[in-house]
Amino acid sequence: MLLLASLAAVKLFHLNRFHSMTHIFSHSLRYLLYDVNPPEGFNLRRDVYIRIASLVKTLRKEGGDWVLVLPPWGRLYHWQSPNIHQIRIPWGEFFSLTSLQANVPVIEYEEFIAENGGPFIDQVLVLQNYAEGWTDGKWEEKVDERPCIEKLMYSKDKQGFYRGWFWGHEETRARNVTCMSAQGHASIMAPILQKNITVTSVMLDRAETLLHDHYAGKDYWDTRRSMVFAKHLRLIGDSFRAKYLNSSDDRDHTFYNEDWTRMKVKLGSAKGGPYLGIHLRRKDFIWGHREDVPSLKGAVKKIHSLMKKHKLDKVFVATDADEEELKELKKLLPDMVRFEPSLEDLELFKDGGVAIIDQWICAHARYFLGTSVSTFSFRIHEEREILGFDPKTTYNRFCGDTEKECEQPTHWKIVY
Ligand SMILES: C[C@@H]1O[C@H](OP(=O)(O)OP(=O)(O)OC[C@H]2O[C@@H](n3cnc4c(=O)[nH]c(N)nc43)[C@H](O)[C@@H]2O)[C@@H](O)[C@H](O)[C@@H]1O
Repeated sequence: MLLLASLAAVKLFHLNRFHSMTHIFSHSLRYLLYDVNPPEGFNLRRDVYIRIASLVKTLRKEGGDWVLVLPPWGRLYHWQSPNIHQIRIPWGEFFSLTSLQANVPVIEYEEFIAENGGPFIDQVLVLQNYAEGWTDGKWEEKVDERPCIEKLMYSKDKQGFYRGWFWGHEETRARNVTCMSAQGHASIMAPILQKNITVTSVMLDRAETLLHDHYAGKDYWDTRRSMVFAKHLRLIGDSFRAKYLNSSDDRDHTFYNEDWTRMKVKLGSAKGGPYLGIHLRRKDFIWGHREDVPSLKGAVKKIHSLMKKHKLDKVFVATDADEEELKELKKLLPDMVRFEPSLEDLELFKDGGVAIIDQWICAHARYFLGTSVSTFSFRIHEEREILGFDPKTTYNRFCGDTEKECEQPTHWKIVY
């Protein structure tokens, strides 16, 4: 396992170097960085990446030589495994950089520092809504420089530069920080970035404020398809499927091509492994006592009925349940299969990698059932759509025990 991970790291390093060399001589090169509201989780952040990649595409179409700097992963509220180092994680640990680069030019943050000649970001734009809300109740696209509404998460140092979180890179400083009220699609930022701002590196903070340019359109799917999981994580997931779930690509008709630009599978052609895939989101989803999330008993009842209906005798469960709930779940569902990383695995893959392995295994199940409005489940839907599953086997969710109208997730059909 270690060997695999280090091989991937070496490959990545070379790719990165090659990529930098192609840019080092370009004079007009500009860097777009971004960050997201701290409490947001991994899979919502993956969604924000799609919005920003779309903005970079727009900027490049208009002639700007922009590169997207990948915000290092870390300090996520949900990544609570103790005693492991979980900040400043490069994207290459979770995703295939070559795949991302086949969609839009991206570089890791460390590489930005090297190319940029130091850990300085010229301009941070903190995005916020409009203090006055929608004028006359009408929604219109707009963006303006405005006084900051919330207290700034940046403070000036003695030299007059701004300190901030900057993904745990303590040495990083911003030369300037201002707030902008923005309401609209990601590309509304394009004119500001091309015309109003002339500096080389710009960071959009609170980037989740921007909406998708075209949710679930071709561009969305291109970027989504380019977010190929890192190979070592896929391999771990595959060998787990083979060992515990009797599942292999050949038998399950789950064709996969490393090169996402060549991956086009007919919906309905994937059969999936002989198991039920479950994503059971707990923690903050139950603390709010939401009515669309089931009790453990309710969830297990549904699992049993689905196993019977689909004639499956194995169930794989991905969950963020805490110790106490896990104990109860194990009692109620003693035969469930879970990916339980050893301490060594956890150190290697981190909570983010384990989440990806869970998602990869769920994505290969004959039938999948997720949790209402969880972006973790949504990303599994998309993965299954890419793999070519019949939508009926994918867009399903648990209902709350007393939920009256249990609307099922929308099928966002893949566009090539
Ligand atoms: C209430 C909202 O919930 C949103 O969560 P939601 O969409 O489910 O999905 P995520 O944005 O991924 O956040 C949930 C995080 O919890 C962990 N997690 C949840 N389920 C599993 C699982 O089955 N296996 C593993 N290994 N890890 C899991 C994982 O770290 C994941 O990134 C957040 O993004 C928002 O910021 C906000 O907190």
